[in-house]
Amino acid sequence: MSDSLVSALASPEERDAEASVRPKRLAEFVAQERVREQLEVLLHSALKRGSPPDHILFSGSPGLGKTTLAMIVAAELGGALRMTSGPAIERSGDLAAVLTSLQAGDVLFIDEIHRIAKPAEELLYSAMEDFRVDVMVGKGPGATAIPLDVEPFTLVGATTRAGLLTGPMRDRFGFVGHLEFYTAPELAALLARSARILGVAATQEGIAEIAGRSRGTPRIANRLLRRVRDYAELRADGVVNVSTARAALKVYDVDDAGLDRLDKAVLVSLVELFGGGPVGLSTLAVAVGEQPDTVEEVVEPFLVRAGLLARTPRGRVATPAAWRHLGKKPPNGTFGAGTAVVPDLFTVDGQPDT
Ligand SMILES: Nc1ncnc2c1ncn2[C@@H]1O[C@H](COP(=O)(O)OP(=O)(O)OP(=O)(O)O)[C@@H](O)[C@H]1O
Ligand SMILES: [Mg+2]
Repeated sequence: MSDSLVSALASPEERDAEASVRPKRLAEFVAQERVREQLEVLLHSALKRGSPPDHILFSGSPGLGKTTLAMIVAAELGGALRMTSGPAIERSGDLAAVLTSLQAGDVLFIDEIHRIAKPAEELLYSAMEDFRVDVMVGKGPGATAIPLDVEPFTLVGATTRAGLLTGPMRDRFGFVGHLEFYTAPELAALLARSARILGVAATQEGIAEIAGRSRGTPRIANRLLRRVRDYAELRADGVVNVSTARAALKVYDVDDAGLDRLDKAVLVSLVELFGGGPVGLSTLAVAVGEQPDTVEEVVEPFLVRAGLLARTPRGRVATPAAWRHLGKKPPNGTFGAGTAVVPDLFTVDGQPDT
């Protein structure tokens, strides 16, 4: 599912490649001015006071820089970084062990913090608020709680689903940084930096070509840069320019709006088979030979964000921009008001869907 070249998720093999271009300090972190400025004040005032800053939460879609910022927080504070993730903390005892082993000024990074188990979450509350945890010793009626001190530390949490965080959890973060998708010029600046670090010769136009197809996401931009570099090295003189970028991305099936083969298939079905919709999700999924979940969770979010597809109560609808993207003239009349050419009579689960 995440093997697409324009997936926002990182593949395991990608970790090393990402590490080499990851900014280490706040000043190197591209764009996100507001979050960067706020963080700068938060971290540097804490440094000046000589006490740890408030706990920090980063939220935003995959690949926008949450892990990068967590590492930057530790680097700016000069503290050691301990990394774990919500799903990795199965028992509260595991978390107690981590918390009580922290040294003053350490930064504890919990990725996917919305997936932390309930008992561990409650333990985390007291650690965050009072720098204290109650560790249970023994079982049954004889069990006793032993309070243990936790050194002053800073928790950095990251989540792609801020809405799934419990209220008490969210309230314990003194700073919440929400990362937005990047504009094409911002991605171009980011790519110019990556190219410099990777020692890749690139023209401004070549970089802009890649930036425009990267779906507002640094991870995708860096990945496309690596693929264009490969192509340029093998088939041309190694320079990333407009022609190598276009040729490479054609080979990799990434179109000029950053759509891959499946994204494109969904739009083409919607427009050519169903007259632009509205059509139900399951019907659309059958038409492209995919699971409805994949279409809904992997394909549609970007199409919706790009203004190419709308989800209406009566089904999926191609926007006028989608017609134009496919080189077709949008039909007259208000979009979404038409009747589906194929009504939602056949659905995967036999249920009419929306
Ligand atoms: N503002 C930025 N400037 C430069 N590079 C960036 C920036 N944001 C992200 N990157 C690069 O993009 C890649 C992905 O970033 P990162 O791993 O921090 O994303 P993430 O938000 O943690 O994603 P996930 O939700 O999948 O964990 C990294 O290689 C990082 O170097
Ligand atoms: Mg991450």
